[in-house]
Amino acid sequence: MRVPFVKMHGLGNDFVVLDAREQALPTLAPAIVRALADRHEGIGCDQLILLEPSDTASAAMRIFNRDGSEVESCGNANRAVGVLLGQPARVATKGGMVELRPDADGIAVTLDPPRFDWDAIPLAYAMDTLTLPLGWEELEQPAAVNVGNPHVVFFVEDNDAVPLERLGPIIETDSVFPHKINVNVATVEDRKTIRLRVWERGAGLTRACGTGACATAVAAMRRGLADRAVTVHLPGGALSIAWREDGHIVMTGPATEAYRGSFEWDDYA
Ligand SMILES: N[C@@H](CCC[C@H](N)C(=O)O)C(=O)O
Repeated sequence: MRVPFVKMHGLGNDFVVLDAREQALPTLAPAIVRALADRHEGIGCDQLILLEPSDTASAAMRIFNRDGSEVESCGNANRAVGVLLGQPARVATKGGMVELRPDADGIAVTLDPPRFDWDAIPLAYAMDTLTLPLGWEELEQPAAVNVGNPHVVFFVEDNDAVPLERLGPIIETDSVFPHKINVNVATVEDRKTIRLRVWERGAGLTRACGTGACATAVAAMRRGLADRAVTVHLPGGALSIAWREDGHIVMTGPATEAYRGSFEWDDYA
């Protein structure tokens, strides 16, 4: 069976998007996801995105990290799907319902309110999620936020100086995070500007992480370090993040279709 795909980017965080809204696909086993995510011959990605029909939304969106794990949420892929759908839409994810709206700066994505209870992150045992009493070498006392998926956010003097490729996987897989964790290191430049690098659970260092930007902005606001609307600068570009008074987060930024292709399912099954 020949399967078409669309290659998309959200600030350099890249996706292979499969569309099963009209025609179902066989099960995406972890080994197939890993093979499709492996970068070779015009295919490969940080996350594989599967669109399916939904009774309650324009589409259901399933998200698979490049290691094969299925996860709840992906901010940059939300915007990529917004570009593909091309009109205001509601998309159902395992992390909640997201609203997508094209606007002058790309796609505006409205996410459900973030969660801060320790068992909603989830953490292995009760602690204050605004300041976890934990540390890994120079990275200490992160905030924890669930924005559909789980994040810790470390605020540091200079996030470029943090050896994230070494500490990221150690923190991601620490047993205090029973579902593993996305690891954000952020530097607050001023009340409206944050610099961010992210070690993504199941994907490693990426050029940008939309949910990481949302989690970081909300953590900075909760700590009184930032206003309710900020620009988050990632290696791949900038996102605008607003935390509305009604609790919803709005992330706005670009996404791009790179190219379309197809692959033979049996070559990966
Ligand atoms: N790149 C994403 C996040 C993808 C999922 C994440 N790695 C997880 O495991 O939760 C984004 O833009 O938010």
